[in-house]
Amino acid sequence: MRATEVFAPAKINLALHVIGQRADGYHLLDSLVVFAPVGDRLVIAPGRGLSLHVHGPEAAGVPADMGNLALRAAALLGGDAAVTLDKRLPSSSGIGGGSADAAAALRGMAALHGTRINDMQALALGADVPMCLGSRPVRVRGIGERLDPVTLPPVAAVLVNPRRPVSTPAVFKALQSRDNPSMPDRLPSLTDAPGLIAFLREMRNDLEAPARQVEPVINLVLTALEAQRGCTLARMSGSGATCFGLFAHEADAQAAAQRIGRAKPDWWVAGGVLGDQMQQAAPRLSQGIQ
Ligand SMILES: C[C@@](CO)(OP(=O)(O)O)[C@H](O)COP(=O)(O)OP(=O)(O)OC[C@H]1O[C@@H](n2ccc(N)nc2=O)[C@H](O)[C@@H]1O
Ligand SMILES: Nc1ncnc2c1ncn2[C@@H]1O[C@H](COP(=O)(O)OP(=O)(O)O)[C@@H](O)[C@H]1O
Repeated sequence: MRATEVFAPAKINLALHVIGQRADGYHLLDSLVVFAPVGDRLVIAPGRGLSLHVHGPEAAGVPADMGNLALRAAALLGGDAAVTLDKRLPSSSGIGGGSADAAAALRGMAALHGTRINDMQALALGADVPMCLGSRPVRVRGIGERLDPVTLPPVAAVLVNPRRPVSTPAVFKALQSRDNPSMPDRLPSLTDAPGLIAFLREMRNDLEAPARQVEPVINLVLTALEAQRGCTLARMSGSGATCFGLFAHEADAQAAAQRIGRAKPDWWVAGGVLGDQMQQAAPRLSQGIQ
């Protein structure tokens, strides 16, 4: 058996409407989700027992024990494996790094041992894990279990995180209203980036206001993105603090990422085209390495 490398792309909530709350406290969501070309990388190799090694630029503070979602995911599918996680996404940042790692570990373990992934197993690891399993544009409802694939045009973006972790439960707790309007039942046909951006302008992230209260530096991040030439929409992803700016032209997005990176060397900044990351991830799944 050979090792498998799996890409764990960042999840971006282009819109995130909180439309209700279940009796167990979990919130009902209506969210439009895409994936970014930046992410963590896992190598799943045959091994004795189950082990995890975490390294990379964002590894500090990330648990390397059963607190790590990648290891929990691998354990859930059973079988031995040596998992190596190259951590590139900042933690607790609203782009689902831990969930993406869990989904990637499930895919890698399935490839290594020929096991099948069960959707309920994915959901048990976290509300974001089922959507990360596909890593394709999707409308997400329920608490994260109802997934409807959508066709969206690729759109250039800059992602900015101020390197302040934000607690998802703290942001949900600070939410003022839990019964906000959903997105339209039928999404319009969105065929180009300007059309997608115009539609998103009418949508919301209902967690943005409470997150700005919990972590006011998010205001600075949004202001920095809005000031960039060609940025037509700036919004927060998930429960924050990562925000994204959308651009009609990729060159403007690249220039903006460089400018913000120079002005704020302590912030995490990434640029790229949002959309379907499975096309890039799929070849890696079948590509055995050393
Ligand atoms: C808000 C979102 C939007 O995509 O993203 P992130 O900010 O985490 O990236 C997700 O719903 C987060 O999913 P995930 O981070 O997997 O959440 P979980 O581990 O299942 O739950 C963490 C905590 O968030 C709250 N929670 C989460 C999901 C949900 N639909 N309702 C909630 O109230 C609960 O307090 C829960 O205890
Ligand atoms: N593989 C992982 N990468 C990052 N954080 C992880 C991982 N596994 C578990 N965690 C824990 O999960 C929590 C949320 O992290 P993360 O998934 O990055 O948040 P978010 O979904 O807001 O981006 C953190 O407290 C972190 O310690």
